[in-house]
Amino acid sequence: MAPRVLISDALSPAAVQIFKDRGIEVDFQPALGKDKDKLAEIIGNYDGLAIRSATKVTPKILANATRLKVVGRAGIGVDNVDIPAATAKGVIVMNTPFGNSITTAEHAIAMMFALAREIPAADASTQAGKWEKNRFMGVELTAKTLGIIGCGNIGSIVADRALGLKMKVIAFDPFLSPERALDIGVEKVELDELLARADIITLHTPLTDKTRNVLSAEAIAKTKKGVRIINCARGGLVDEAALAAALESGQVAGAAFDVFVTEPATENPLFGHPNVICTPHLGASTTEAQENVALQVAEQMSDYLLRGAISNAVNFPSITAEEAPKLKPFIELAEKLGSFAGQLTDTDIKSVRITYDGAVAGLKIKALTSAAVAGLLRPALSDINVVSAPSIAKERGIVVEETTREVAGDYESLVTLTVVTDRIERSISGTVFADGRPRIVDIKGIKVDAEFAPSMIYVTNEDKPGFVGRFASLLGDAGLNIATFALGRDRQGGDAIALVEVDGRVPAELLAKVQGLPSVKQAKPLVF
Ligand SMILES: NC(=O)C1=CN([C@@H]2O[C@H](COP(=O)(O)OP(=O)(O)OC[C@H]3O[C@@H](n4cnc5c(N)ncnc54)[C@H](O)[C@@H]3O)[C@@H](O)[C@H]2O)C=CC1
Ligand SMILES: O=C(O)C(=O)COP(=O)(O)O
Repeated sequence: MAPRVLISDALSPAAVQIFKDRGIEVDFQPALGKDKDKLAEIIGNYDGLAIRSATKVTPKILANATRLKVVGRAGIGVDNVDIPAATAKGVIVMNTPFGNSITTAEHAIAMMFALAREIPAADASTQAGKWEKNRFMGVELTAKTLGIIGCGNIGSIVADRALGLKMKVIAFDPFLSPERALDIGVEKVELDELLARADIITLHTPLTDKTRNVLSAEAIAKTKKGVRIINCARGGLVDEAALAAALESGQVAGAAFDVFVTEPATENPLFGHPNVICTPHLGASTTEAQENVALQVAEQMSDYLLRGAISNAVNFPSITAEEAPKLKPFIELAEKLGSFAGQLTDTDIKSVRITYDGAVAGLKIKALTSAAVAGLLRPALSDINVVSAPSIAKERGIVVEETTREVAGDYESLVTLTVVTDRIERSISGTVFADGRPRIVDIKGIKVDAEFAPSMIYVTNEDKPGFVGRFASLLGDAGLNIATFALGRDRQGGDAIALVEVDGRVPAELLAKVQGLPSVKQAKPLVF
């Protein structure tokens, strides 16, 4: 069945065409994002959801999203998506981190000119027939200091344009390296210094707990008198009420805002102040940017839904379309090795170590590790999946370690999973043969060769004559057919294991009888 995608925001129709061309069914409902009840009602019918900023992907929406595999944000900010809730549900969240950055930087520069020359007010006055030539006295931007808070993709494009305008550019960004600052021609400063020196401040950070109200009343009080403030990033970075008061007092000479604490902003503390310029979240709204982000998000979502390729996901490592088919059998192997270990482990897991030997070490092992952890924890937490596994393991204090060794041993690729609890340390290894099927090749240091089957019995016993015959008779008496039988031992008369595929569920009474056989130490049913 073709995957189905819902577009619930005003994306460029270019996205619709891409989905159709790729064979994906698409519903284009550009106003739906504003109707959360309707969205909650129908989201269960879709594998993918493509959005901009109007759609809020809340836990309630996700709870109804029974088929959803991916949310694609045609744009940058994903603060309208509850990422932990999506991750817990195994929903990949991807954005288009560059498609609208030039356009948004240009909007910030446009806002800067508009503020410096009061263009909107001058326009309104002139068109009202007033010709107030003496009312509007602007400021020149050349040689002024622009303070950029958040110098990432957009911030550095703004810096580049401002340097072209012969401005001095200073930036506050804890993650901006001195080398990068030098490279883009900005002076890296601390926030207080930026506040004290900047003639114009422009914000370009995401909205996080750290950046919320980065321009608080206290910060605004530290600015140069007559500063102008531009926010084309996110509402909430500036304390709107404090800014309104500072505009009133003259501490701030003007403000240009594209984004607001509450959107759509139909009322706001900034509205109505002289030299306040507002646009309705238009930063990304150019034909070019909208085309870019729509095409990109549709391609990314299609690649994921059709080929398992992941790019620009904020909650999962990237996997290219070329890597996806190579990874697939190893994801299955890792998940099944994890599941094997998880079904044998009754006590709290302290840590899990996964070693990748040979060719597999060159693949995206992060994805494999997530799959192994998902398999391992699934017997205890049925809802866990490859996307949510790392964060769930972390929450539970399980240490996950990965080791890679590119040199191949007996197998071209070998994955070994070791689980450590208070009582035991248990390792199991597997590989993928040329037929693409995962195999178990080693359990606790004992060599075996078995495939994973829907229903299996795992037995550990002392290597003594008679076990196989007695075991087979018990199963025969119970009417349970043996499909395959794999045996292994560490040495003659030592520890032995049997991994047996059976045609049907293993009844508890039968298991108890197997457990009661002489020389049997442990018998466990396994399902894959
Ligand atoms: N108005 C609009 O329509 C648009 C708004 N945006 C918004 O612009 C913002 C920036 O986007 P990009 O430049 O692409 O993101 P980015 O991730 O490339 O850059 C963000 C920068 O902020 C810095 N940062 C993080 N925490 C900080 C802190 N506590 N203090 C100072 N700096 C901090 C990061 O180190 C990074 O360099 C985002 O919030 C995005 O949602 C993006 C596109 C359109
Ligand atoms: O890309 C972003 O972060 C934006 O804020 C753009 O928002 P929009 O897609 O125009 O609703």
